[in-house]
Amino acid sequence: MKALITGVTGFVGSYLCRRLLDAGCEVVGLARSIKTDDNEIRLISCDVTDEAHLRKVLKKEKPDQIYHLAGSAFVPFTIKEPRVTYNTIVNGTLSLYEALRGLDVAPKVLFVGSAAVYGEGSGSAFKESDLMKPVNPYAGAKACADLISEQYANTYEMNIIRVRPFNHTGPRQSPAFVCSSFAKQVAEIEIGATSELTVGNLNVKRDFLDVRDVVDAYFLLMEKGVSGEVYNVSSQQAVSVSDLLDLLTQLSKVKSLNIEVDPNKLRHNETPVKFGDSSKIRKEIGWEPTHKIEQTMSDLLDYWRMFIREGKGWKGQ
Ligand SMILES: C[C@H]1O[C@H](OP(=O)(O)OP(=O)(O)OC[C@H]2O[C@@H](n3cnc4c(=O)[nH]c(N)nc43)[C@H](O)[C@@H]2O)[C@@H](O)[C@@H](O)C1=O
Repeated sequence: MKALITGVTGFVGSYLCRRLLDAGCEVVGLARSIKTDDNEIRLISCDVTDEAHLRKVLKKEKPDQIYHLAGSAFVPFTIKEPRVTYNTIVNGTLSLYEALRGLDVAPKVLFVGSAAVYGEGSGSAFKESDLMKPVNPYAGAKACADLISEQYANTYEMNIIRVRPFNHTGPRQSPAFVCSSFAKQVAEIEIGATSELTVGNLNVKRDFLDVRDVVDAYFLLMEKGVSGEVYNVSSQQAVSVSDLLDLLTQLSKVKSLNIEVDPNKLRHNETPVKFGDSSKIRKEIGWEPTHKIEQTMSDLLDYWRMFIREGKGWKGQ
C-alpha cells in the first residue's frame, strides 16, 4: 500500500507518517520546502497549488491513498493572511482534485477539514449535519475546500472522504497553539527562565484530543470511510482553557503561576463553547480516543522540559 501525504512536514503529518510506516505502508510526502535529511520516507518538494507539478508526481508515484493535510492551521495567521490561506487551502485542494481527474489512477483521498467550519453554536455538540458558519479565514477556507471535496465526490465519483477534527495536541506541536504554549511556558518557569505565563481568553471551552488518536481516526477512515461522507473527530467533551492550565500546574513542580493576560492573544469573534458529536465515526468506523487529556498534557510538558534542557530553539511551523 502506497500512501501520499500533502503537508507532511507539519505537526500532524509527522504523526500520520509514523502511523502509516508502522502499519507497513510505503509513504511519500509532499511539502513546499524540505529541510530534513531524514529519509525514512520519500520527500518530494511540491507546492500543492501547482497543478501541473502535482499531476506529474501523481502520475509517477501512483499512490493508493492520499491524505490531504496541506494548509495553514493557526487561526491568527489566517486572519492576517486571508489570501495566502484561501490560496493554499482552497486552490490547493482544487489543484489536487484537478490533477487527479483524467489520470488513470484513482486513489482514495482523505480530505482533512476542520471543526472550525461550524463557527457559532448553541452550546450543544456540533453534528456533521450542522450548517457551516465560518467566522475567520481559516474556517472559511476549510468550509470551501470541504464543499469542493463533496462536489468532486458527487460529480466525478472520486473516492473522497471528509473529516472534521476538533482541537488536537501532543509533543512537537508549535507553541503558537494553546496547549503547547502553556506547556512550554510552564517548563520555562520550572527552570527559572521566566516568571510570568501569558495567556489569551481562559474562559473558552474546546474539545481537545491527542494527536495520536486523531491520526488513528484518519487511518481507520481511509480503510472504512464512505466516499462523499463527512465525519467529526472529537472527544465529545468541552474543557476550558483554564482547566488545561490547572492541569499543567498540577503536573508541574511550580505550585503557583503568575498569569498575565496578553491582549495580543485575545481573539475577536470567538465561539465560547465548542465540542463535537462524534457518534458517527464511533458507530460506523469503530474509532474512539484512547488517550486521556491528563496523559497528553503530561507528555507535552515532558517534551518541552526535554526540549529546553537540550537548549533547542523552536524552528518548526
Ligand atoms: C479545530 C481547530 O483547532 C485549532 O484552532 P484553535 O482553536 O484556534 O487553536 P488554539 O490552540 O490556537 O486556540 C484554542 C483556544 O484557546 C484560546 N487561547 C487562550 N489563551 C491562548 C493562548 O495563549 N494561545 C493560544 N493559541 N490560544 C489561546 C484561543 O483563543 C482559542 O479559543 C487548530 O488546530 C485549527 O487548525 C483547527 O482546525
